[in-house]
Amino acid sequence: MGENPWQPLLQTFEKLSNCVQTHVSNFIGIKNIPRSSSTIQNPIILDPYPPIATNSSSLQKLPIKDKSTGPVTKEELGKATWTFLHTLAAQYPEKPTRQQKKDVKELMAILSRMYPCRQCADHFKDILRSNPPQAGSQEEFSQWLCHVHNTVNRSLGKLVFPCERVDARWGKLECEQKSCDLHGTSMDF
Ligand SMILES: Cc1cc2nc3c(=O)[nH]c(=O)nc-3n(C[C@H](O)[C@H](O)[C@H](O)COP(=O)(O)OP(=O)(O)OC[C@H]3O[C@@H](n4cnc5c(N)ncnc54)[C@H](O)[C@@H]3O)c2cc1C
Repeated sequence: MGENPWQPLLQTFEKLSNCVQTHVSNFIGIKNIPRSSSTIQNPIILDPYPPIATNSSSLQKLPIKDKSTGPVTKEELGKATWTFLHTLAAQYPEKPTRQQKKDVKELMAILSRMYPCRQCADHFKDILRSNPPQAGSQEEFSQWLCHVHNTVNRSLGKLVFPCERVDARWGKLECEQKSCDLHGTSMDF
């Protein structure tokens, strides 16, 4: 019988897959992955999760939890939320629509009810009562936000931020061709 016409193609494919395996195993630090001469064995399964412990002794052997995963602290949550809010304010339109102004007020009201730190949410509700959201323009909203953030800062004994520097601190997102900008309108509908 003649030679299998697919043989050269299969050999090329095997060489290619061996090459990929070598590079991947070097990359993730696994050495000497066994290979077969004719078939691919031991496919690499990347499992980022450690096995679940089934008894107390194996629990003790679990690696120390990576701080970048798992529940966040009140401070981390606060920082992330302020980052979101100040970035939103920096991108807020110069001439927001009526809907956008309404959305800002609703967002703040929802934060004061649903912010996942009860004490902070209640505190923020009090702050909003004496400082209703001002969102008639980009500058008005970012200055108002800076002011309420400073109110929280003061109550926590933190330094007050100079609000004339809020644009320099936060600014707009770096997106090509203004593709991240929120669009307002010159008409107030
Ligand atoms: C709505 C809300 C209510 C909160 N209430 C409470 C509370 O009652 N009790 C509590 O313990 N924590 C509260 N927090 C969390 C708290 O405000 C801080 O986020 C947290 O303590 C971490 O502080 P930080 O020093 O890392 O900086 P953050 O206050 O988180 O600020 C982050 C960064 O923003 C910049 N910044 C600071 N002030 C201003 C400002 N006025 N304007 C613009 N930029 C500024 C600074 O560069 C700073 O590094 C609240 C957070 C939010 C979002």
